[in-house]
Amino acid sequence: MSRSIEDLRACLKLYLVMGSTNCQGDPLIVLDEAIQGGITLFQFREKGEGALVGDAKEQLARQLQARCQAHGVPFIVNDDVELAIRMEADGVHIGQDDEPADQVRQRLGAHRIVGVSAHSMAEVERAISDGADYVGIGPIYPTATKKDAKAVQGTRLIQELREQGLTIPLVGIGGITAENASDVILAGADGIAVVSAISMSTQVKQSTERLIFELGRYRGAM
Ligand SMILES: Cc1ncsc1CCOP(=O)(O)O
Ligand SMILES: C=C1C=NC(C)=NC1=N
Repeated sequence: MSRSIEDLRACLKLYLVMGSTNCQGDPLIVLDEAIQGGITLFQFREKGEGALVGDAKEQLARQLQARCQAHGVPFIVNDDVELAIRMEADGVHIGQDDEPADQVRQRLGAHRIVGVSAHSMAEVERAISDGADYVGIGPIYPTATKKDAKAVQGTRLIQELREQGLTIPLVGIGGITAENASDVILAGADGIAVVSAISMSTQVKQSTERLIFELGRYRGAM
């Protein structure tokens, strides 16, 4: 089904990005608890040292997708467009060195979600002109999760693009926790994307609920 822009904006509120290497325990249990805690969108991001590949990767993806489908949480695949097509995922998230969003959308289908990583105004504008549904901007704060993350940029770019009147749905990502989540929203993000604040928590449901609480504090303020 095709989503309105406002539906998509609501989906971006608390975006869990995770793979097997980001979890202390069983990724399926982490996802179950995060869904109970109120995540609004999930991205399967199986990358980095020790990441699963091939059938094992697809097996885990399908198990995670089943849990998302059981609770009405859209399921996004990071980078692997072929896998997203095979699984009929709700969308993909691609980086700057992947194919442009418009080409990916042609392969995936018009009504799927195509998200793009952006680190500069130029990359945001390119994503908009390529028809991306949302952009992921970061790293906002220092992060140990992505080894090759670009320079930490704070909320400057988010503020800048909103001041320029760009309304594309967007999430901040990188080092986001309950302590700084509201700053990202106040800067103009529609939501936050997190890995370790949820995936590495010893109390996944409670950590997720706390993030939802922090996100709710200022949303009406704008
Ligand atoms: C995938 C990605 N892209 C920019 S930072 C990052 C990792 C964010 O992980 P965490 O939320 O644990 O800082
Ligand atoms: C790098 C990324 C940036 N943003 C999002 C939402 N996901 C990613 N994997």
